[in-house]
Amino acid sequence: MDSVIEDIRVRKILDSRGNPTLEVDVVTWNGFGRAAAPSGASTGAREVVAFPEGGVDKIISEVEDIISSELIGMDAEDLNEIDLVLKEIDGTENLASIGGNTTVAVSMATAKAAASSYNMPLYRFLGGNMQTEIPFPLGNMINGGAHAGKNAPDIQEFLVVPVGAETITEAVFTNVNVHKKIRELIQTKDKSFTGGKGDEGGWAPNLTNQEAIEIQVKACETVTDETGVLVKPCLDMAASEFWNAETEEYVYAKEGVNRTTGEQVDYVSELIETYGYYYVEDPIREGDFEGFADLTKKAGKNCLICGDDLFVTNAEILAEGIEKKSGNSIIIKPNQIGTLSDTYKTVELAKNNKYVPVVSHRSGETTDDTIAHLAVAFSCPIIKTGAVSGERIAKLNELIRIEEEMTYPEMADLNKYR
Ligand SMILES: O=C(O)[C@@H](CO)OP(=O)(O)O
Ligand SMILES: [Mg+2]
Repeated sequence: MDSVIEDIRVRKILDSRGNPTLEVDVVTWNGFGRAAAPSGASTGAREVVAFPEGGVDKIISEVEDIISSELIGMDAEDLNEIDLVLKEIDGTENLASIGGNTTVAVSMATAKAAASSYNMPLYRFLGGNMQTEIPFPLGNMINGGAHAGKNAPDIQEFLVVPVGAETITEAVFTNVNVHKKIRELIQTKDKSFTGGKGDEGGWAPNLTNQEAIEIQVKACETVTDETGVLVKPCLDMAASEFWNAETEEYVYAKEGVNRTTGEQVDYVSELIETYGYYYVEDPIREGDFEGFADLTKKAGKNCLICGDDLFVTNAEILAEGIEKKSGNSIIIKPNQIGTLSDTYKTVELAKNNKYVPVVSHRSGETTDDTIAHLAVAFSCPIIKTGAVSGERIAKLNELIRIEEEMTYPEMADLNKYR
């Protein structure tokens, strides 16, 4: 009885880019859950459709009634069933009719309402009482590509992960130390730098890719020396964004260099070897499972080669990657697949095949903190959710609270997948 759904409310709210998105409230007999959907700028072609044509405004007037009429009276605890009903309501393969962002917000809000009905935090409701592992924060330091202005680097994200941190508090503060150090280094290099930032709170400088890499690596080394916490550099290349399908080359406009797929594999392998990159996401365009497999074979022993646009949190597509040995890590974004239960399926498949699951924000975010709970509940060892900015720290600060709540918290075991 406690978790029977009594009411559902849907509203249009702002996201961090100032675009409209959708927030959902689910009210049960004894609880309440609220969740909002994020949105991407560099989306994978095989993601579910975020909203039907016309965006949030197209559906906002009718979606509340449509969903309420089916879900009111159901038990919020029956998460799999709720998700099936949502998919039935939509009726399309890619959730194009009510939108994957609608289904994901309802799915997450329902899970939160179920947890709240039993006075439990979401991470414990989904993950159980024995969960003790806190994920390492993968924080964004420099923004380029689709997340920054046109003079920024082609590579979308220069990130860091504080692998030596012993608590989440130490981890998030180590990341902001690097963020501050990088600002200093950019300013030394470019006296006219205004301190401008990109969509995810990383600096958006007028630097070449190579200059940004050198600054990123230097900042990691300096902060490691100063704090004693080992920090490693990471990248999200979002390579589909600068792949030219006609010439079949990766176009690095900032440097005026083009690379074939073979050259791209060699280039990324060299970066990993030279600079000790811990993690490289989407180094190869989506759809190129072979290119991913070549790079994984060459450089995957000491580096996580992660598929985001490649896998789009889809278990079927991940299965193809597993078979072809493409990558050894996967980005997990619930709104790429549209429901919590499908997100869970993909995480399980990844873990069973030693692909490191990295729970992730989107570039357009709200202050919703659900992904912090999901990373803990699903024991994902890494969470990618920026380093600064309100919509990013909403997740990081929630992890600090979760850690405080646990009796014996420990940072995740990053070697478990090796
Ligand atoms: O490419 C990515 O990994 C994400 C988040 O960093 O960006 P977007 O949400 O724009 O897809
Ligand atoms: Mg990505």
